Amino acid sequence: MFDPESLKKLAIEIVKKSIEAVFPDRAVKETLPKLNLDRVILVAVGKAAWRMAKAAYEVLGEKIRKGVVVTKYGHSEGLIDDFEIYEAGHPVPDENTIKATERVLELVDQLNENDTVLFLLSGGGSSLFELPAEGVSLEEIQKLTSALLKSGASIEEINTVRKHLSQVKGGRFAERVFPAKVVALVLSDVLGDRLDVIASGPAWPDNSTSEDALKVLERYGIEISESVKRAILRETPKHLSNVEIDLIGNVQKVCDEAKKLAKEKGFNAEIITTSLDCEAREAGRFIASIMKEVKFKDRPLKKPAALIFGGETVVHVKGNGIGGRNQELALSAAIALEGIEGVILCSAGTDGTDGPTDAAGGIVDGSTAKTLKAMGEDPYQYLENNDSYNALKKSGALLITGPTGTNVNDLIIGLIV
Ligand SMILES: Nc1ncnc2c1ncn2[C@@H]1O[C@H](COP(=O)(O)OP(=O)(O)O)[C@@H](O)[C@H]1O
Ligand SMILES: O=C(O)[C@@H](CO)OP(=O)(O)O
Ligand SMILES: [Mg+2]
Repeated sequence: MFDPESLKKLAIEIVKKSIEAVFPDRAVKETLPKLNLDRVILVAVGKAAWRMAKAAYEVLGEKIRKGVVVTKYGHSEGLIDDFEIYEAGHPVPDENTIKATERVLELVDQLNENDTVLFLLSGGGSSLFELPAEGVSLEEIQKLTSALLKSGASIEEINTVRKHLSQVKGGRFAERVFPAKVVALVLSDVLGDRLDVIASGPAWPDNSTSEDALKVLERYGIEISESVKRAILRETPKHLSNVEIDLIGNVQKVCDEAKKLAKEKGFNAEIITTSLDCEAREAGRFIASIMKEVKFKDRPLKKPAALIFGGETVVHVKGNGIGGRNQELALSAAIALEGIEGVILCSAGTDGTDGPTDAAGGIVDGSTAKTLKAMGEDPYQYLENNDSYNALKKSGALLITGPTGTNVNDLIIGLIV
């Protein structure tokens, strides 16, 4: 019923449509009218900031006194009224991060108890919204962030450190806004939707401590200077009285949509997990093993079947190749699925960019590893060198969408016919 090309097309269609279903526009437009807002200062931060701000403008119009948007390079789509729009570095902050954050702080410093900041927050915010703690330089933050990102530490662990080195993370932004109020809409790209972890929780009391942050650094063998240590020892706020938060989207929603779409196409579909969080290559191998069980034993689902996974894997980057966690997962699955017909696996970052590459992820089948081998290339070597981007590029298995304007973690779909 499905030739490899049409199966591939279908997988891509399900992934793209599921991502569209978690564009933040709809949720922002549904939620805002219930909040009775008047005369707000809008601050939008994160990879989905532009879309969230645009939707808020369409609902609130002149009720927004001033708007500032801070997003990743290439993630804004034009002017919104007279809003100030900044693009900055991600996943490592840069000078523009600081410039934009200083501008936001300058605005909120003028507010009083009658004012409200409408804070539209999405993942990516940790890198886009930052003013280093006293005694810490941007360079030190950059070095530490790069080391943590390659260490295999989880986002919770990484942000535990970031929160203790910042004037805006870990609830310190809300503290700075006080006595004005913060009304926040949050799009989650963190497993478990932890409000103190998403974008390092600028407007949520911090659940982590200075000691936790030091332990993370020790666990991953990352050395710090005396001034960084002094900053970490200054504790983040544990209580905030001026914040109201609504969660407007998460990985669960994108998985639900994928399941619905797969069922509509006649597949037996099941969400296996929405909290996949192990090493990417292990996840790829394990998912491939379940796909083989379906293929050859018709369990836990009968063919045609769609297995859906949501989450955020980690990568210990040891090689000097380029790639991302979705591409690495896909390459690892491709090796395990070699030669099998009627299977396809697509792994995608819902934000449209996976690691420091222009791909959203990978889409692989039984022919991917074979194609590489026929070219005289060894897929294992690419995996070993964390060079999934080049392996998938050579075998025509990259998924390219461009920035999507949303960000709810990673979606993985396996189709078996
Ligand atoms: N060569 C590589 N292969 C696989 N993963 C990589 C590579 N280089 C960086 N990464 C991973 O990419 C992550 C950042 O990817 P990104 O897609 O920007 O994350 P997020 O979508 O969560 O912001 C880093 O945490 C790092 O683990
Ligand atoms: O900003 C952050 O801290 C994380 C999690 O929210 O997002 P991203 O992984 O996209 O950088
Ligand atoms: Mg992330």
